[in-house]
Amino acid sequence: MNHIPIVDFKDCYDETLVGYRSNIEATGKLLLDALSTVGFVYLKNTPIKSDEIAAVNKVTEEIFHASSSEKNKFEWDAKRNFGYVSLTRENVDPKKTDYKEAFNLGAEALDGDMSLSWPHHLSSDFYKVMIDFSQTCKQLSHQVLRVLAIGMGLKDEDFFIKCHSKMHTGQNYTTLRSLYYPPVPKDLPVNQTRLGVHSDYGSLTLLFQDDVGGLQVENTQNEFVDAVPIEGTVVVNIGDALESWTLGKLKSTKHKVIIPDDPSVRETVRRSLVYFVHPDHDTVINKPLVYANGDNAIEIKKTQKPITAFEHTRRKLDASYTY
Ligand SMILES: O=C(O)CCC(=O)C(=O)O
Ligand SMILES: [Fe+2]
Repeated sequence: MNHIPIVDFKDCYDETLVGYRSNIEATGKLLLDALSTVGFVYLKNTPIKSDEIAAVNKVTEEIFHASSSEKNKFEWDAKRNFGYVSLTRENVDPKKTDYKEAFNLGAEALDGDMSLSWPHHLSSDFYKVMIDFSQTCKQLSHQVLRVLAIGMGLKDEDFFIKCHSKMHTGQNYTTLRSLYYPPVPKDLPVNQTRLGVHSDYGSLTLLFQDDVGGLQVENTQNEFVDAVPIEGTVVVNIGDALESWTLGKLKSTKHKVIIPDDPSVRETVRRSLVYFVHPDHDTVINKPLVYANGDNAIEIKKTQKPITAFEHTRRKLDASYTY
């Protein structure tokens, strides 16, 4: 049985609905239950439509299907976190090499910066489709953060949203990335995998996987269990920043994408889309949160150096890319 709960997000948007308040309180508790145990949840009935995801997959496919020399003209720029990440360039687990390609859109790209080198001639709709989709993801992530804050009983229900108010600007690391896992060659070296074991770095992640499978999530017995694709759902998981911020109450769970044994699946391309939500750069993420019931309202210890979201993520990114 799948150990990742499914939570229904319907009626979590329209404040004029009868019962809206009690509904988001109940949904918040379910989210908290899932994210403080498994660290992952499937959200169903979100406003994200399958045709939006199909549109993103189409424009990104136009890029991934281009020749290597064309793609490398848009080679990933570390400073801007923008561009094409070639096979094995980024390795999230230092013991393994990731057999995947990606296209990252960091802050400046999500801010619509036209001066970046956009691959217009490979995909004329890429710019618009990606930016529109990131806006949809931003809205969903804000609503998840709000409902979660309500479930957690934070004194200020909008606290998380306030700490994510600079998404898609240079003051925040939020990133949209499209992943392309090519067919796996028969002679792939054993130290290569689709995506190595890792936890995400930010506050939370929205993940849209296709129906190929391969994502595995660690359970409480330290076993990796399939997170099977469920049509129409968005996978949401907690990242390291939010785990640290909540003093470990929310779990940043390890996960990976395996290379399947089944030869027909190995020959199939796997696609996923990942929206990594990060707190604003200046957010101190080792400072306890303030709860409505007064729990945990202790100040950061005088000896403990405040860590900002910026410092935390910079360290993680520096460790995972070959510059
Ligand atoms: O491709 C996937 O399903 C997982 C992607 C992921 O975990 C990541 O990019 O951090
Ligand atoms: Fe991840």
